[in-house]
Amino acid sequence: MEQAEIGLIGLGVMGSNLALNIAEKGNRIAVFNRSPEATRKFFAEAGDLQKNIIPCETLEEFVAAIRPPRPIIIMIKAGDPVDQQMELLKPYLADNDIMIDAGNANFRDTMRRFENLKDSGLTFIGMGVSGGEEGARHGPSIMVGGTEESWKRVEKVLTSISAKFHNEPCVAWLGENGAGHFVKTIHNGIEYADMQMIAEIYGILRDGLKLSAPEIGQVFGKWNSGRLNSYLIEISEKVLTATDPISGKPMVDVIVDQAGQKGTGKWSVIEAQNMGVAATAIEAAVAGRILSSQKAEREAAEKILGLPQTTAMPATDGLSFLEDLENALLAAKVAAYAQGFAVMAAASKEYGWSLPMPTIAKIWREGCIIRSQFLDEITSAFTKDPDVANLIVTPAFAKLVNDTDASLRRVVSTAVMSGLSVPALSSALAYFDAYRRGRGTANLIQAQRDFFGAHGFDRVDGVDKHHGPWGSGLADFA
Ligand SMILES: NC(=O)C1=CN([C@@H]2O[C@H](COP(=O)(O)OP(=O)(O)OC[C@H]3O[C@@H](n4cnc5c(N)ncnc54)[C@H](OP(=O)(O)O)[C@@H]3O)[C@@H](O)[C@H]2O)C=CC1
Ligand SMILES: O=C(CO)[C@H](O)[C@H](O)COP(=O)(O)O
Repeated sequence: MEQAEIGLIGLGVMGSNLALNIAEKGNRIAVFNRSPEATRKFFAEAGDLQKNIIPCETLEEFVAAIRPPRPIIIMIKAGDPVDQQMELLKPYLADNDIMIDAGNANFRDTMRRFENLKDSGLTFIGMGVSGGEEGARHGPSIMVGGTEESWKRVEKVLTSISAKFHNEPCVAWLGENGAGHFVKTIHNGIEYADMQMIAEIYGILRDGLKLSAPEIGQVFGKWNSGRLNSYLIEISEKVLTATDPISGKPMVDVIVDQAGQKGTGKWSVIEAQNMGVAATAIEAAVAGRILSSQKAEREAAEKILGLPQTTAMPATDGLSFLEDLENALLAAKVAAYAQGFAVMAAASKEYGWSLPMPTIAKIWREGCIIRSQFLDEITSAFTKDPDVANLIVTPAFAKLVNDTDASLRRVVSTAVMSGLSVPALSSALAYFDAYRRGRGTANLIQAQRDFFGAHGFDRVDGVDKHHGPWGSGLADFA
């Protein structure tokens, strides 16, 4: 039997769809899953694509079915399972075979796996894949990390299966070792912020303006034809206009308000903080999910404290307030993306990756969960100035911020006065307000630090005196 060009382990949601995508693009693929029933079911349902698929029930059979040097995609639960699977696979592999971890790995695990395989003769690629079930099946965005040589060996097949934006493939080699998984992690951090901001706007429409779910869906549907055009707004409309077949109510109204999370948002925040980058919108989104999960505590607190004592939602001309909400969401998105890209710029220096910002924006324009028209604008901004300190000071985004931040300010203050929690929107506003102010208030913090800990400070006039006259001789002003 003709050998496969590539193998894939893990026929769950992502792996099975990725395998069908690979087979559909004319690549012969061998597949394996820990539980063989999944392999049998997958093959039985593969239809015409069966001709390009070799289903295998043992690792030995699986490896033998692939033409060396073998590229093998591992698309399974992230974390320890990947280490276990790699250990089980290794004895069957030969020099130059490539193990490609395509799950949502923590880039630190990816770096460790690279280190462990160094000098083993085997090659490793850490690859972020975004697009969910549908993207995996018809074209995901793919973020590759590893040696350039190993990328060259998988470039053709990955290009064939990736999403295309105006014929440009949404796949790229982003740098050595953990680069691909780092970029995927930040993609997800931005995804968290985007989703939290949309949910906050939904909250204002639902609890402030008292619109029904289908009415809110229509608002999002309208916005999807404007500058907010994006996959997340598109699916929000679909979700909000769906009806629960059991109760006949809007589907979203019967879903418990507790959001899950698997780690990538948290890792984004941890890495941002480790490198001293303010990623406040992403932090707010992760904290928002944590608070959402504390449902029993929130319900108990509502009984004790009651809902906030507030002024009613200010009477606004409905149309202009809706325009404010649309602009506010756009403005807040700028902060989230600016922060995400700033984290990647810092990581690029820290880990010596030379992450290509215009390319990252480019490959996020199609296929991935945060795909949007907005990312095309970000691509243009970074193409003109790839080394800019912050997206928000590029001419296009400075204009966008100046055109929309008054709306964001009105929306945040209205929400605050109405007792509606908008942590991501308000953090975005606070970020702009802090970032654009040349003289802030940290002079007082420096004075306090010097007072209690003799930590010293710099003076605005450059005079070489680094302690204050705080008295008691604790800090030396001499
Ligand atoms: N779902 C999504 O939208 C996206 C998911 N990802 C990432 O892709 C990866 C796969 O996710 P997804 O397809 O959703 O997950 P699923 O839960 O659908 O599938 C999990 C797969 O992992 C396998 N698996 C679990 N534990 C082990 C183990 N110890 N050894 C070997 N195989 C194991 C399962 O095999 P078995 O059938 O035997 O249980 C199954 O094939 C994850 O890293 C996820 O974070 C990335 C992008 C999007
Ligand atoms: O990577 C993804 C999308 O890009 C996955 O769907 C991931 O599971 C999303 O993260 P979380 O489960 O933490 O919401």
